[in-house]
Amino acid sequence: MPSSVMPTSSRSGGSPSPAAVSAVGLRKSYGDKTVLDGIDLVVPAGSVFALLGPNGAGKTTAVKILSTLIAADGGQAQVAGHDLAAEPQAVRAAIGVTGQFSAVDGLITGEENMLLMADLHHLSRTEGRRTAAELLERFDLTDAAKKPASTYSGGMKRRLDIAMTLVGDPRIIFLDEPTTGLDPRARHNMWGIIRELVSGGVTVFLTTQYLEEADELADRIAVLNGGKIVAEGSADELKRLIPGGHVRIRFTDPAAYQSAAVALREVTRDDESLSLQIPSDGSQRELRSILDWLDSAGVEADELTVHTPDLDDVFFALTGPTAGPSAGPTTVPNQSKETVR
Ligand SMILES: Nc1ncnc2c1ncn2[C@@H]1O[C@H](COP(=O)(O)OP(=O)(O)OP(=O)(O)O)[C@@H](O)[C@H]1O
Repeated sequence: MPSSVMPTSSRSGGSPSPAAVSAVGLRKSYGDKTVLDGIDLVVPAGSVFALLGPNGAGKTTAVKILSTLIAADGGQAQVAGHDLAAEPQAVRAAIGVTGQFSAVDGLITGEENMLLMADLHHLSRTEGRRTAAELLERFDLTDAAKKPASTYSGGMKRRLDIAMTLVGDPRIIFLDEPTTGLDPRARHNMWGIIRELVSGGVTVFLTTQYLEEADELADRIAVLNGGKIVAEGSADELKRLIPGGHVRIRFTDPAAYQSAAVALREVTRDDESLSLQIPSDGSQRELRSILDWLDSAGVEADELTVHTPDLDDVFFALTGPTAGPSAGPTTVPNQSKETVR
């Protein structure tokens, strides 16, 4: 069984939003190679959904199916309330897709690329010029607008690509690996752009190999491996699926350390650093009970550190060579982040 966590409401809060994308049992094979082996997805409107997986996991295939570029062999999906198979035109009208391979034509200028898109969307000449100018401004490309796109940096090309996708004012955007190949600054810029899109009400379905990116942006993350969704949830929920979380309590007073070591159960002692380690999922309930124990023993700690596995741990555990739905998280590397509270 895949590890899964029940959906919670999207970042915008409030009651659960209607699904922008929902899929049940999507299947796709190339020859005898099964790429998608029956995947289910639900993406609430106005949220960011990340499909995370190693190279060749089938992320692009899923995006291509959901954006009507290729047909699934089986299963059903609805995008923007329209059935993928029955109303592909209506789906296309509601979505924008920025693929791994840029739609930007390097031989013409950024502005000409935008105007070409406006033509494709049948905007009038005036409307096309207005939209192009607005989007070029929004994506910080006004100064470069009259230069051939081949002279743009990777980050500028990617911004132009997304600006072109927005010409049709899509409510749902598919971004296939939006920051692959970008330097850290351009990547952070792109994250800012994605957040802005979402705050404007757009639903973002992105694929990524970067755990940090999924952690930064996504309300919900699905991990794709071996043709199946092997885990799904928020970044925090996924991290809790992996064992290894603990709370570390450090003391400077040896007497307080001794009292706490006696008062608390299941502790691992480190006499040298005067710290105690207690297995914990880092939840508020567990932290409170640890603090209550310390209080009732009348000892005060100097530092409390919550150690939760990071998404790297989740990724390795779920997508490693020995991983899989049945392998369980036994191969978790011990390289997690710590949060001092
Ligand atoms: N048209 C095709 N014909 C045959 N095999 C294909 C075709 N398209 C994709 N595949 C195979 O399907 C598998 C999944 O490919 P896909 O591009 O969806 O993966 P991905 O998760 O997006 O990978 P990456 O992160 O490398 O882009 C790969 O093994 C790929 O070789």
